[in-house]
Amino acid sequence: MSSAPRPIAISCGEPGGIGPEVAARAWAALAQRIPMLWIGDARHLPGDIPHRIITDPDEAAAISPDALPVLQRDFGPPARPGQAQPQHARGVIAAIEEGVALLRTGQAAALCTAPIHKKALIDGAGFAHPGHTEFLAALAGADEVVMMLASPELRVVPATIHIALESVPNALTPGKLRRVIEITATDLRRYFGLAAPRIAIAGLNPHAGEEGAMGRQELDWIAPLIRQMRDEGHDLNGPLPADTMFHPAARARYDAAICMYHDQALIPIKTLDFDRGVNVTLGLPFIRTSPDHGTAFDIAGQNRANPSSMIEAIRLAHDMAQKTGRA
Ligand SMILES: NC(=O)C1=CN([C@@H]2O[C@H](COP(=O)(O)OP(=O)(O)OC[C@H]3O[C@@H](n4cnc5c(N)ncnc54)[C@H](O)[C@@H]3O)[C@@H](O)[C@H]2O)C=CC1
Ligand SMILES: NCC(=O)COP(=O)(O)O
Repeated sequence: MSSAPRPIAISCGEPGGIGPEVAARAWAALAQRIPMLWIGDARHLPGDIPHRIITDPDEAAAISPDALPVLQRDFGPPARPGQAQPQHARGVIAAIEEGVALLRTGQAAALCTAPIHKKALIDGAGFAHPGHTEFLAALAGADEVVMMLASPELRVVPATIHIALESVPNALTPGKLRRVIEITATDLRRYFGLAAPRIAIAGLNPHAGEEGAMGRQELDWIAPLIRQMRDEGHDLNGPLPADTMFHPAARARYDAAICMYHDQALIPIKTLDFDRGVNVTLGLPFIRTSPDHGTAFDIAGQNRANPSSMIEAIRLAHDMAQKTGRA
Protein backbone atom coordinates (compact mmCIF):
# COMPACT_ATOMS: atom_id res chain seq x y z
CA MET A 1 0.00 0.00 0.00
CA SER A 2 1.07 3.55 -0.79
CA SER A 3 2.41 5.85 1.95
CA ALA A 4 0.69 8.88 0.35
CA PRO A 5 -2.04 10.60 2.40
CA ARG A 6 -5.32 8.75 2.18
CA PRO A 7 -8.05 10.49 0.21
CA ILE A 8 -11.59 11.21 1.30
CA ALA A 9 -13.79 9.01 -0.90
CA ILE A 10 -16.94 10.74 -2.19
CA SER A 11 -19.85 8.64 -3.46
CA CYS A 12 -21.76 10.30 -6.30
CA GLY A 13 -25.33 10.12 -4.97
CA GLU A 14 -28.30 10.58 -7.30
CA PRO A 15 -26.86 11.77 -10.65
CA GLY A 16 -29.85 14.01 -11.48
CA GLY A 17 -29.54 15.81 -8.13
CA ILE A 18 -27.02 18.42 -7.03
CA GLY A 19 -24.59 15.81 -5.63
CA PRO A 20 -22.10 15.73 -8.55
CA GLU A 21 -22.12 19.53 -8.74
CA VAL A 22 -21.50 20.22 -5.03
CA ALA A 23 -18.82 17.50 -4.89
CA ALA A 24 -17.03 19.09 -7.84
CA ARG A 25 -17.24 22.59 -6.32
CA ALA A 26 -16.05 21.25 -2.97
CA TRP A 27 -13.07 19.66 -4.70
CA ALA A 28 -12.26 23.04 -6.30
CA ALA A 29 -12.39 24.71 -2.87
CA LEU A 30 -10.35 22.13 -0.97
CA ALA A 31 -8.09 20.38 -3.48
CA GLN A 32 -4.89 22.04 -2.30
CA ARG A 33 -5.46 20.92 1.30
CA ILE A 34 -7.39 17.65 1.29
CA PRO A 35 -6.87 14.74 -1.12
CA MET A 36 -10.08 13.22 -2.40
CA LEU A 37 -11.52 10.91 -5.02
CA TRP A 38 -15.00 10.69 -6.49
CA ILE A 39 -16.83 7.47 -7.27
CA GLY A 40 -19.37 7.78 -10.08
CA ASP A 41 -19.81 8.38 -13.79
CA ALA A 42 -17.53 11.24 -14.90
CA ARG A 43 -20.14 12.30 -17.48
CA HIS A 44 -22.26 13.56 -14.57
CA LEU A 45 -19.67 16.09 -13.36
CA PRO A 46 -19.93 19.77 -14.39
CA GLY A 47 -18.02 20.37 -17.63
CA ASP A 48 -15.74 23.06 -16.19
CA ILE A 49 -14.20 20.80 -13.54
CA PRO A 50 -10.93 19.09 -14.46
CA HIS A 51 -11.06 15.41 -13.60
CA ARG A 52 -8.91 12.36 -14.25
CA ILE A 53 -10.09 8.77 -14.35
CA ILE A 54 -7.96 6.53 -12.17
CA THR A 55 -7.97 2.79 -11.67
CA ASP A 56 -5.84 2.67 -8.53
CA PRO A 57 -7.15 4.67 -5.52
CA ASP A 58 -3.56 5.09 -4.35
CA GLU A 59 -3.02 7.49 -7.27
CA ALA A 60 -5.60 9.93 -5.87
CA ALA A 61 -3.40 11.91 -3.48
CA ALA A 62 -0.90 12.85 -6.20
CA ILE A 63 -3.56 13.80 -8.74
CA SER A 64 -6.09 15.49 -6.48
CA PRO A 65 -4.45 18.96 -6.31
CA ASP A 66 -4.72 19.32 -10.11
CA ALA A 67 -7.80 17.32 -11.11
CA LEU A 68 -10.61 15.48 -9.35
CA PRO A 69 -9.62 11.80 -9.37
CA VAL A 70 -12.54 9.64 -10.52
CA LEU A 71 -13.11 5.95 -9.96
CA GLN A 72 -15.29 5.55 -13.02
CA ARG A 73 -18.58 3.66 -12.95
CA ASP A 74 -20.54 3.56 -16.18
CA PHE A 75 -24.16 4.41 -15.37
CA GLY A 76 -25.51 3.88 -18.89
CA PRO A 77 -28.21 6.47 -19.63
CA PRO A 78 -27.14 10.11 -19.14
CA ALA A 79 -28.28 12.01 -16.06
CA ARG A 80 -31.41 14.15 -16.38
CA PRO A 81 -30.95 17.06 -13.94
CA GLY A 82 -33.95 17.50 -11.71
CA GLN A 83 -35.28 13.99 -12.15
CA ALA A 84 -35.11 10.81 -10.14
CA GLN A 85 -33.77 8.03 -12.35
CA PRO A 86 -34.42 4.58 -10.90
CA GLN A 87 -32.29 3.09 -13.72
CA HIS A 88 -29.26 4.59 -11.95
CA ALA A 89 -30.12 3.04 -8.60
CA ARG A 90 -27.71 0.11 -8.84
CA GLY A 91 -24.82 2.41 -9.74
CA VAL A 92 -25.63 4.79 -6.89
CA ILE A 93 -25.69 1.94 -4.39
CA ALA A 94 -22.52 0.40 -5.84
CA ALA A 95 -20.67 3.72 -5.42
CA ILE A 96 -21.47 3.69 -1.69
CA GLU A 97 -20.40 0.05 -1.42
CA GLU A 98 -17.17 0.82 -3.23
CA GLY A 99 -16.48 3.69 -0.85
CA VAL A 100 -16.90 1.35 2.11
CA ALA A 101 -14.61 -1.20 0.44
CA LEU A 102 -11.90 1.48 0.19
CA LEU A 103 -12.26 2.21 3.90
CA ARG A 104 -11.89 -1.48 4.67
CA THR A 105 -8.67 -1.80 2.66
CA GLY A 106 -7.33 1.44 4.15
CA GLN A 107 -7.22 3.13 0.74
CA ALA A 108 -9.50 5.95 1.87
CA ALA A 109 -9.45 7.92 5.11
CA ALA A 110 -13.19 8.50 5.28
CA LEU A 111 -16.35 8.39 3.21
CA CYS A 112 -18.38 11.46 2.31
CA THR A 113 -21.69 10.58 0.67
CA ALA A 114 -23.53 12.89 -1.72
CA PRO A 115 -27.32 12.81 -1.42
CA ILE A 116 -29.31 9.86 -2.67
CA HIS A 117 -32.93 9.94 -3.75
CA LYS A 118 -34.40 7.32 -1.48
CA LYS A 119 -37.49 6.57 -3.54
CA ALA A 120 -35.43 6.16 -6.76
CA LEU A 121 -33.29 3.54 -5.03
CA ILE A 122 -36.37 1.68 -3.82
CA ASP A 123 -38.00 1.82 -7.26
CA GLY A 124 -34.85 0.96 -9.19
CA ALA A 125 -33.15 -1.58 -6.97
CA GLY A 126 -35.53 -2.51 -4.17
CA PHE A 127 -33.23 -0.69 -1.75
CA ALA A 128 -34.20 -2.03 1.65
CA HIS A 129 -32.84 0.80 3.80
CA PRO A 130 -34.41 4.16 4.63
CA GLY A 131 -31.10 5.98 4.09
CA HIS A 132 -27.31 5.82 4.07
CA THR A 133 -27.22 5.62 7.86
CA GLU A 134 -29.05 2.31 8.02
CA PHE A 135 -27.34 0.97 4.86
CA LEU A 136 -23.87 1.72 6.22
CA ALA A 137 -24.79 0.08 9.53
CA ALA A 138 -25.77 -3.05 7.59
CA LEU A 139 -22.58 -2.99 5.49
CA ALA A 140 -20.48 -2.58 8.63
CA GLY A 141 -22.40 -5.19 10.61
CA ALA A 142 -22.99 -2.56 13.30
CA ASP A 143 -25.90 -3.31 15.64
CA GLU A 144 -26.65 0.29 16.39
CA VAL A 145 -25.50 3.53 14.77
CA VAL A 146 -26.46 7.10 15.48
CA MET A 147 -27.17 10.03 13.16
CA MET A 148 -25.69 13.33 14.24
CA LEU A 149 -26.03 16.65 12.45
CA ALA A 150 -23.26 19.02 13.40
CA SER A 151 -22.59 22.67 12.69
CA PRO A 152 -20.65 25.38 14.50
CA GLU A 153 -23.98 26.44 16.08
CA LEU A 154 -25.40 23.13 17.22
CA ARG A 155 -25.07 19.34 17.28
CA VAL A 156 -28.25 17.27 17.26
CA VAL A 157 -28.95 13.55 17.37
CA PRO A 158 -32.35 12.10 16.49
CA ALA A 159 -32.79 8.98 18.66
CA THR A 160 -35.19 7.58 16.06
CA ILE A 161 -34.53 8.41 12.43
CA HIS A 162 -36.51 7.57 9.31
CA ILE A 163 -39.73 6.21 10.73
CA ALA A 164 -43.30 7.46 10.71
CA LEU A 165 -44.16 9.75 13.59
CA GLU A 166 -46.84 7.33 14.79
CA SER A 167 -44.13 4.64 15.24
CA VAL A 168 -41.87 6.80 17.41
CA PRO A 169 -43.29 6.08 20.89
CA ASN A 170 -42.98 2.32 20.43
CA ALA A 171 -39.55 2.51 18.81
CA LEU A 172 -38.18 4.47 21.77
CA THR A 173 -37.21 2.18 24.61
CA PRO A 174 -34.85 2.62 27.56
CA GLY A 175 -32.37 0.24 25.92
CA LYS A 176 -32.47 2.14 22.63
CA LEU A 177 -32.06 5.58 24.26
CA ARG A 178 -29.25 4.27 26.47
CA ARG A 179 -27.31 3.06 23.39
CA VAL A 180 -27.87 6.38 21.59
CA ILE A 181 -26.52 8.28 24.61
CA GLU A 182 -23.53 5.95 24.97
CA ILE A 183 -22.58 6.08 21.27
CA THR A 184 -23.00 9.84 21.18
CA ALA A 185 -20.81 10.35 24.27
CA THR A 186 -18.12 7.96 22.99
CA ASP A 187 -17.88 9.58 19.56
CA LEU A 188 -17.99 13.15 20.91
CA ARG A 189 -14.83 12.17 22.80
CA ARG A 190 -13.23 10.29 19.92
CA TYR A 191 -13.96 12.61 17.01
CA PHE A 192 -14.72 16.01 18.53
CA GLY A 193 -12.11 16.15 21.26
CA LEU A 194 -14.65 16.65 24.07
CA ALA A 195 -13.26 14.92 27.15
CA ALA A 196 -16.49 15.17 29.16
CA PRO A 197 -19.33 15.84 26.72
CA ARG A 198 -22.40 17.64 28.03
CA ILE A 199 -25.52 16.11 26.55
CA ALA A 200 -29.02 17.57 26.66
CA ILE A 201 -31.98 15.25 26.15
CA ALA A 202 -35.33 16.39 24.82
CA GLY A 203 -38.64 15.08 26.08
CA LEU A 204 -40.96 13.28 23.71
CA ASN A 205 -44.13 15.19 24.55
CA PRO A 206 -44.94 18.91 24.61
CA HIS A 207 -43.48 20.56 27.74
CA ALA A 208 -41.59 17.29 28.35
CA GLY A 209 -44.91 15.81 29.45
CA GLU A 210 -45.78 18.54 32.00
CA GLU A 211 -45.56 16.12 34.94
CA GLY A 212 -47.70 13.55 33.20
CA ALA A 213 -50.45 15.94 32.05
CA MET A 214 -49.33 15.69 28.38
CA GLY A 215 -47.83 12.22 28.19
CA ARG A 216 -46.14 9.82 30.57
CA GLN A 217 -42.94 8.63 28.85
CA GLU A 218 -40.82 11.28 30.59
CA LEU A 219 -42.02 10.26 34.06
CA ASP A 220 -42.20 6.53 33.40
CA TRP A 221 -38.76 5.92 31.95
CA ILE A 222 -36.90 8.82 30.30
CA ALA A 223 -36.16 10.74 33.52
CA PRO A 224 -35.29 7.56 35.48
CA LEU A 225 -32.88 6.47 32.71
CA ILE A 226 -31.22 9.89 32.71
CA ARG A 227 -30.82 9.77 36.51
CA GLN A 228 -29.32 6.28 36.30
CA MET A 229 -26.85 7.24 33.56
CA ARG A 230 -25.89 10.39 35.44
CA ASP A 231 -25.00 8.19 38.40
CA GLU A 232 -22.83 6.19 35.99
CA GLY A 233 -20.87 9.35 35.19
CA HIS A 234 -22.52 10.83 32.10
CA ASP A 235 -23.11 14.60 32.01
CA LEU A 236 -26.79 14.62 31.05
CA ASN A 237 -29.50 17.25 31.33
CA GLY A 238 -33.16 16.45 30.68
CA PRO A 239 -35.75 15.57 29.71
CA LEU A 240 -36.09 19.15 28.48
CA PRO A 241 -39.07 20.73 26.71
CA ALA A 242 -37.95 20.67 23.07
CA ASP A 243 -39.40 24.08 22.24
CA THR A 244 -37.11 25.95 24.63
CA MET A 245 -33.82 24.07 24.31
CA PHE A 246 -32.47 25.60 21.10
CA HIS A 247 -32.27 29.34 21.85
CA PRO A 248 -28.70 30.68 22.20
CA ALA A 249 -28.47 30.63 26.01
CA ALA A 250 -29.83 27.07 26.15
CA ARG A 251 -27.44 25.88 23.42
CA ALA A 252 -24.48 27.24 25.39
CA ARG A 253 -25.21 24.68 28.12
CA TYR A 254 -24.60 21.52 26.06
CA ASP A 255 -22.33 19.99 23.41
CA ALA A 256 -25.04 17.91 21.75
CA ALA A 257 -28.81 17.58 22.00
CA ILE A 258 -30.40 14.17 21.74
CA CYS A 259 -33.91 14.43 20.37
CA MET A 260 -36.64 11.84 20.21
CA TYR A 261 -37.45 11.95 16.50
CA HIS A 262 -36.16 13.21 13.16
CA ASP A 263 -37.84 16.60 12.84
CA GLN A 264 -37.37 17.53 16.50
CA ALA A 265 -33.62 17.36 15.82
CA LEU A 266 -33.29 18.45 12.21
CA ILE A 267 -35.60 21.45 12.13
CA PRO A 268 -33.49 23.50 14.58
CA ILE A 269 -30.16 22.80 12.92
CA LYS A 270 -31.40 23.29 9.36
CA THR A 271 -33.06 26.53 10.43
CA LEU A 272 -29.99 27.81 12.25
CA ASP A 273 -27.28 26.66 9.86
CA PHE A 274 -28.47 24.89 6.70
CA ASP A 275 -25.34 25.95 4.81
CA ARG A 276 -22.85 24.50 7.27
CA GLY A 277 -24.69 21.49 8.69
CA VAL A 278 -22.96 18.14 8.31
CA ASN A 279 -24.53 14.73 8.77
CA VAL A 280 -22.17 12.32 10.60
CA THR A 281 -22.86 8.67 11.31
CA LEU A 282 -21.60 7.73 14.77
CA GLY A 283 -20.96 4.19 15.97
CA LEU A 284 -19.50 2.90 12.69
CA PRO A 285 -16.05 1.30 12.47
CA PHE A 286 -15.20 3.96 9.87
CA ILE A 287 -15.86 7.65 9.27
CA ARG A 288 -18.85 8.81 7.24
CA THR A 289 -20.06 12.36 6.71
CA SER A 290 -22.50 13.94 4.30
CA PRO A 291 -23.97 17.35 3.55
CA ASP A 292 -27.19 18.03 5.46
CA HIS A 293 -29.27 18.62 2.33
CA GLY A 294 -30.86 16.33 -0.21
CA THR A 295 -30.90 16.07 -3.99
CA ALA A 296 -32.52 19.52 -4.50
CA PHE A 297 -34.04 18.61 -7.87
CA ASP A 298 -35.56 22.08 -8.16
CA ILE A 299 -32.11 23.63 -8.74
CA ALA A 300 -30.09 20.70 -10.13
CA GLY A 301 -28.07 21.33 -13.29
CA GLN A 302 -28.43 25.12 -12.98
CA ASN A 303 -25.15 25.92 -11.24
CA ARG A 304 -27.12 27.37 -8.33
CA ALA A 305 -26.37 24.81 -5.62
CA ASN A 306 -24.45 26.10 -2.62
CA PRO A 307 -21.51 23.72 -1.98
CA SER A 308 -20.88 24.93 1.60
CA SER A 309 -22.41 21.96 3.37
CA MET A 310 -20.46 19.54 1.15
CA ILE A 311 -17.27 21.50 1.81
CA GLU A 312 -17.91 21.30 5.57
CA ALA A 313 -18.68 17.58 5.28
CA ILE A 314 -15.33 16.89 3.58
CA ARG A 315 -13.49 19.13 6.04
CA LEU A 316 -15.07 17.40 9.02
CA ALA A 317 -14.34 13.93 7.58
CA HIS A 318 -10.69 14.95 7.13
CA ASP A 319 -10.53 16.38 10.64
CA MET A 320 -12.06 13.22 12.15
CA ALA A 321 -9.60 11.09 10.16
CA GLN A 322 -6.66 13.15 11.41
CA LYS A 323 -7.84 12.90 15.02
CA THR A 324 -7.99 9.11 14.76
CA GLY A 325 -4.84 8.53 12.70
CA ARG A 326 -6.66 7.47 9.53
CA ALA A 327 -5.69 10.36 7.23
N1 LIG B 1 -27.97 12.28 2.83
C1 LIG B 1 -28.90 12.09 1.90
O1 LIG B 1 -28.72 11.24 1.06
C2 LIG B 1 -30.14 12.91 1.93
C3 LIG B 1 -31.08 12.68 0.98
N2 LIG B 1 -32.25 13.38 0.98
C4 LIG B 1 -33.19 13.08 -0.10
O2 LIG B 1 -33.23 14.18 -1.02
C5 LIG B 1 -34.50 14.22 -1.64
C6 LIG B 1 -35.06 15.63 -1.63
O3 LIG B 1 -35.28 16.01 -0.28
P1 LIG B 1 -35.86 17.43 0.18
O4 LIG B 1 -36.62 17.16 1.41
O5 LIG B 1 -36.54 18.07 -0.98
O6 LIG B 1 -34.64 18.29 0.64
P2 LIG B 1 -33.49 19.05 -0.17
O7 LIG B 1 -32.44 19.35 0.83
O8 LIG B 1 -33.10 18.30 -1.37
O9 LIG B 1 -34.17 20.42 -0.67
C7 LIG B 1 -34.88 21.28 0.19
C8 LIG B 1 -34.78 22.74 -0.32
O10 LIG B 1 -33.48 23.24 -0.05
C9 LIG B 1 -32.83 23.67 -1.24
N3 LIG B 1 -31.42 23.24 -1.20
C10 LIG B 1 -30.98 22.02 -0.78
N4 LIG B 1 -29.66 21.97 -0.89
C11 LIG B 1 -29.25 23.15 -1.37
C12 LIG B 1 -27.97 23.69 -1.70
N5 LIG B 1 -26.84 22.99 -1.52
N6 LIG B 1 -27.92 24.94 -2.22
C13 LIG B 1 -29.04 25.67 -2.39
N7 LIG B 1 -30.28 25.20 -2.07
C14 LIG B 1 -30.38 23.97 -1.58
C15 LIG B 1 -33.57 22.98 -2.38
O11 LIG B 1 -33.43 23.68 -3.58
C16 LIG B 1 -34.99 22.88 -1.83
O12 LIG B 1 -35.66 24.06 -2.11
C17 LIG B 1 -35.36 13.17 -0.92
O13 LIG B 1 -35.38 12.00 -1.71
C18 LIG B 1 -34.62 12.92 0.36
O14 LIG B 1 -34.83 11.63 0.86
C19 LIG B 1 -32.52 14.36 1.90
C20 LIG B 1 -31.60 14.63 2.87
C21 LIG B 1 -30.33 13.94 2.96
N1 LIG C 1 -32.93 13.81 6.81
C1 LIG C 1 -31.62 13.31 6.87
C2 LIG C 1 -31.41 12.31 5.84
O1 LIG C 1 -32.32 11.94 5.14
C3 LIG C 1 -30.07 11.75 5.71
O2 LIG C 1 -30.17 10.39 5.75
P1 LIG C 1 -28.95 9.42 5.45
O3 LIG C 1 -29.06 9.09 4.01
O4 LIG C 1 -27.71 10.12 5.82
O5 LIG C 1 -29.25 8.26 6.32
